[in-house]
Amino acid sequence: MIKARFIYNPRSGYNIKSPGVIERTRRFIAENTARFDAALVSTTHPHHATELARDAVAAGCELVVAVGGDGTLNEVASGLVHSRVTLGLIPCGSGNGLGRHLGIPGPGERAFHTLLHGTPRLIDTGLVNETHRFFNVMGLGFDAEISRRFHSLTLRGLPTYLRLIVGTWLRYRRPSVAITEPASARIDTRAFILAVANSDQYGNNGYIAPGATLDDGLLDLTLIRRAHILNVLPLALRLVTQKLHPSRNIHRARAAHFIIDRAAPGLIHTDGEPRESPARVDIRVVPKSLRILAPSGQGNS
Ligand SMILES: Nc1ncnc2c1ncn2[C@@H]1O[C@H](COP(=O)(O)OP(=O)(O)OP(=O)(O)O)[C@@H](O)[C@H]1O
Repeated sequence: MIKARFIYNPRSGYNIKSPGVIERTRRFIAENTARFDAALVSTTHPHHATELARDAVAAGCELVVAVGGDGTLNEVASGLVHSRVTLGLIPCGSGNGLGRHLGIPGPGERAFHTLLHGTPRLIDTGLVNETHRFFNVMGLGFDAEISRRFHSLTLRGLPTYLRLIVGTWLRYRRPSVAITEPASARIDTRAFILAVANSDQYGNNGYIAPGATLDDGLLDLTLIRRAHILNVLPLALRLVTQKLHPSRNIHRARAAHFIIDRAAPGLIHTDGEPRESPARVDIRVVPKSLRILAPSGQGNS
C-alpha cells in the first residue's frame, strides 16, 4: 500500500475550465484503494502547494501528485527535492512543459496509467540565486515579461499566451546582459530571450532547448538575440520544429553553472512564475535531486 497525497490547484489552466480532472482524480483514488492510501487536498492560495507537499513528506507519504500546471509542479516539487518521496504528475496547466517532455502531455488516461505503472526517475533540478528552484525552464527577457503579464490575467490557456506574445513583442525593449559560462569567454549582448532549461521545452511543444535531457547533470542555455519583423516567423517555426540551432542570432551552451549580469535588478521567471531578482542571476544545476514518476520505457530522457 502506497501512502499518497494529491495536491490540486483549482486555478490551473485546465482546472478553471472544467471540473473533469478533479472528478477523474477522485474516481482514480476510489478505484485504487487496494494500491493507494491516498488523500486529495486543494490549494487555497499561491505557494500553498509547497506547504502541502512538505506536510505530505512529514506525514510519511511516498508519492505526492501535482494536479496542476508547471507553476503547481514547481511549488509541489520544491517541497520534495532531496527527499525520498516521488513526485507524480497530472498536468493540467496551460503549457505543461515538464509533463510533455516526460511523455505526459495532459490530464488524460496516460497520466493516470503512469501513476499505476510508471517508473521513478531521479532528475536534475535548477536553482537560481540559491533561492528559487526550477524544474523545467527559467528565463529572463521576453519570456519573463510574458509570464508577468500572464500571471496578472484570469484567462489562461494557449490562445491567451499567443495574444499576449503578439501584443507585447513590438514594444519590447531587450535588456543588456553579460553571460558567463565556464567553457567560453564572457558574452555581452542584448537578449530578446535568455532561457536556461532543464527539459527541452517551455510547454505547448515550444522547444527552447532541443536535445536537453533531465538527468545529464547540466542545464541548457539558449540566447536569442533579437526577434524582428523579418525573422520572427522563421524563429517561431524553428521553436516548434526543434530546430533552434546555433547561428549569428542564436547562442546555445550546456553547463552546470551560468552567471548572468544585468545593469539593474529585474524580472526573471522560474517555470513560468514571475519573480524579482538581483542584477546578478546565478543559475546552477542540482544533479539528481528530484524523484519523479515517468511513463515506463517512453518519453524523453
Ligand atoms: N488556490 C489558489 N488560488 C489562486 N492561485 C493559486 C491557487 N493555488 C495555486 N495558485 C497559483 O496559480 C498559479 C498558476 O498555476 P499553474 O502554473 O499550475 O497553472 P497554469 O499557469 O495554468 O499552468 P502552466 O504553468 O502550465 O502554464 C501559480 O502561480 C500558483 O501559485
